[in-house]
Parts: sequence; structure tokens; C-alpha cells
Amino acid sequence: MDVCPCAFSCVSSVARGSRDDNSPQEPWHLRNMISKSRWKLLAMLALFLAVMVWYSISREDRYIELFYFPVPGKKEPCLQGEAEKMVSKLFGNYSREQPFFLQLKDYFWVKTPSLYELPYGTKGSEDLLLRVLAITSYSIPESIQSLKCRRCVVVGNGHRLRNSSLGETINKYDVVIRLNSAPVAGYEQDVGSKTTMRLFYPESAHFNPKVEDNPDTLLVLVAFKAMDFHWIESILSDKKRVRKGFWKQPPLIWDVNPKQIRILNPFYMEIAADKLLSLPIHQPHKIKQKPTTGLLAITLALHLCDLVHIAGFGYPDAHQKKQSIHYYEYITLKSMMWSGHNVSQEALAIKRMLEIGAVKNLTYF
Ligand SMILES: CC(=O)N[C@H]1[C@H]([C@H](O)[C@H](O)CO)O[C@](OP(=O)(O)OC[C@H]2O[C@@H](n3ccc(N)nc3=O)[C@H](O)[C@@H]2O)(C(=O)O)C[C@@H]1O
Ligand SMILES: CO[C@@H]1[C@H](O)[C@@H](O)[C@H](O[C@H]2[C@H](O)[C@@H](NC(C)=O)[C@H](OCc3ccccc3)O[C@@H]2CO)O[C@@H]1CO
Repeated sequence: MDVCPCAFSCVSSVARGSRDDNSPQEPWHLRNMISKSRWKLLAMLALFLAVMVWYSISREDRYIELFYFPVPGKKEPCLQGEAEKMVSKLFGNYSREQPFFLQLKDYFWVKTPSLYELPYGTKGSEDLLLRVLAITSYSIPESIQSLKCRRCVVVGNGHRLRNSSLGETINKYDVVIRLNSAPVAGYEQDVGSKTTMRLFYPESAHFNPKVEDNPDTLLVLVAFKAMDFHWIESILSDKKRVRKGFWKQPPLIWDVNPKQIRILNPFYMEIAADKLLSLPIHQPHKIKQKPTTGLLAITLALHLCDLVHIAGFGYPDAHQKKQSIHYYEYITLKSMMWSGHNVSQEALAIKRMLEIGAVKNLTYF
């Protein structure tokens, strides 16, 4: 019997139906058996290859769902209305007539009643809001409004952005949403430098916004308590600053243009809490559970954009006590002890969004 050096030569000799010239003494039935077993071997090999190909393709799909590789230098293909389709899958049916930002007209001409108090509604804060909305604006910039398809990226503050080299990729999105006091100066290579929108509350406002934001960045205030409206009013109208009522000292002098300020509609907080985390609206406990600003920003992006990508999301496991949670400072999970965030529940919500393809992730999860 000859030794077949590789599958290909076996195939070719079998396919040709060649007789084995070097072994004329083998009886025909023996040769027949050998030839049959070669076919069997080949069939098994083909089956094995097919299974391998199928497995690698299915694995790759899963991987892409959880960790997406954008092509550098290329704009992402954008399908109009894509995120909106996903929104109904995730959030179910509800009226989507809600504005992104609060508007003066809803508190002035006809007072729109709100069912809930802050942070899920504006009940009881109407007069304060009236004064705040008189000095701020509510519009989406024309440059975003006019886009046929809005590609957005929400940049979380997670440590996984460190050394990610995602800066250039992030800058290519039409809308870059950042959170709290996350810096860009000095981190451009990993997080980019474009900031279309920054969600913040008084305690998370950057003391030097001019350094970290662009002149046209929208600074979107997420209000958790009435004092948050007091703070922005006192800053913008240069009224007497109030120091009490904050869990951390917010800036007393804040150099921003009032035209940049927007007030986020608490509706988005309500649906993030209710539909994504199943949190009760009324909580009697001292530490009230609430969505993180990042989850809130993803919720907003799913309503504002056609394509939503995320980066820098994901906390270390509870046992990784020394692992830093931010890309820009050393701070651990312990700092979040009294935050009222359920990071495991949020991770499940984000995984679900990744799995159904509502969002794509530029960093690992
Ligand atoms: C001590 C404390 O209160 N920390 C809170 C801080 C803090 O107030 C600000 O950083 C101050 O500038 O703010 C929070 O969040 P933080 O500012 O840390 O991060 C912004 C959002 O990024 C996502 N994130 C962050 C780190 C990480 N390892 N994985 C992530 O997924 C989260 O979605 C997060 O919301 C907040 O507002 O949600 C939540 C944090 O609990
Ligand atoms: C999106 O939430 C923001 C941030 O991520 C949270 O960490 C932060 O939580 C603070 C919480 O809002 C404070 N609660 C009140 C009523 O002000 C809490 O205050 C101290 C405290 C501690 C234990 C029990 C009661 C009160 O401090 C939390 C931060 O450690 O809220 C942010 C939005 O403001």
C-alpha cells in the first residue's frame, strides 16, 4: 500500500480511480476496501472542516456582537431608523413624542403636569425650572438636526479605554457623548477630542469646562434634586451661591456660555430606570437606586441616533478590589459604595442591548 503524503494527493489518486502500480500483488477486494476507507476518511475530513468553519463563523458573530472592530478611516454604514426599531424591542411601547431637553413653553404658556418628582419628573420644581429655562435653550444644533443618519458614540469613563488607541475612531462619529468630568486633554489618543454632548450634574461638573469641551459642546444637566436647578440658576444668573444640599462641592464659578446649556428631559431617566433596570419609581430607602449616567446616555442615544456605539463601559468584577475603574484616575469600585447603582444589573442590560444589536461595543465587555 502506498503512503498518501497529503489529503490532496489522496483525493487526486482516488478521483482518477488509479490502480496502485506499485502493489500489483494486492487482491482486488483488498484494494476496493482501501479505496472505500479512503473515501470514508475524506468524508470525515470534509465533515470536520465544515464543522470547524461553522464553529469559527458562529463564534466570530458572537464576538462581534460583544466587541466590535470599526474599520479605521472609514465611516460606519448608517441605516436610518435602525436604533428606533431596537428601541421598541428594548423599551416596549410608549409615546415617543418626548423632547430631549426641557423647554420653556411647557412651563410657561401651558403648564405640562409631571407625574413624578425629580429625578424621574419635574413635579414641584416648575417655578425654579421656569427661571432656568428662561436663560437656557432646548434645541438640537442644526448640524445634528440636519443629518440624514446620526452615528453616535457614547464614551463611558471605564478603565478599558486606557491604551485603547480609539481616539481617532471616536472623533469620526457625528455625535460624541461624554459623561461627567471625564477629561480629554492628555487622553486624546485613547478617547478622542470631539465632544458633542456632555451629561453631568453639579457634583460631576468639570471645574474647567473650557479645557475639556469644545466651544459648541452641549452641556446637558441631569437633575437629581431641586438643588441642581438652583445651582445652574445661580451660576447662569450670577445669583448668590448655595453651598448646602450637595453631596460634593460643585463649582461656584463656572465659565460656560448659557447657550451651551440644556436640561435633560427626566423622561429618559424614568425609562432607563423602569424599562432597563426595573427599578421602582418610589423608593422609601435612604439610598435610592438609580441608573448610572452612562446607562442614561445610552438610553438617550437610542432615541436621538440611528446608530449607537459604546466604548469604555464595564466595571471590574467585585473581587478585583484594586482594579481602577476610570481611564483617567486611580479610583476603585469601593468609591461607588453609596452611589445607589447596581452595576451587575446594568451589565445585564448592556449585554442584552449588545446581543440584540441595539448597540455595538468598541471596547470589550
Ligand atoms: C464616587 C461617585 O459617586 N462616583 C460616581 C461618579 C462620580 O459622581 C463622577 O465621576 C464625578 O465626576 O459618576 C458615575 O459615573 P462615572 O463618572 O464614574 O462614569 C461615567 C459612566 O461610565 C460608565 N462606566 C464607568 C466606569 C466603568 N468602569 N465602567 C462604566 O461602565 C458608567 O455608565 C458611568 O455612569 C455616574 O454619574 O454614573 C457613577 C459613580 O458612582
Ligand atoms: C447618577 O448618580 C450620581 C452618582 O453616580 C452617584 O454616585 C451619586 O450618589 C450620591 C447620592 O446621590 C447622595 N444622596 C443624596 C440624597 O444626596 C449620597 O449622599 C450621601 C448619602 C450616603 C448614604 C446615605 C444617604 C446619603 O452620595 C452619593 C455619592 O456617594 O449621585 C449622583 C447624582 O447626584
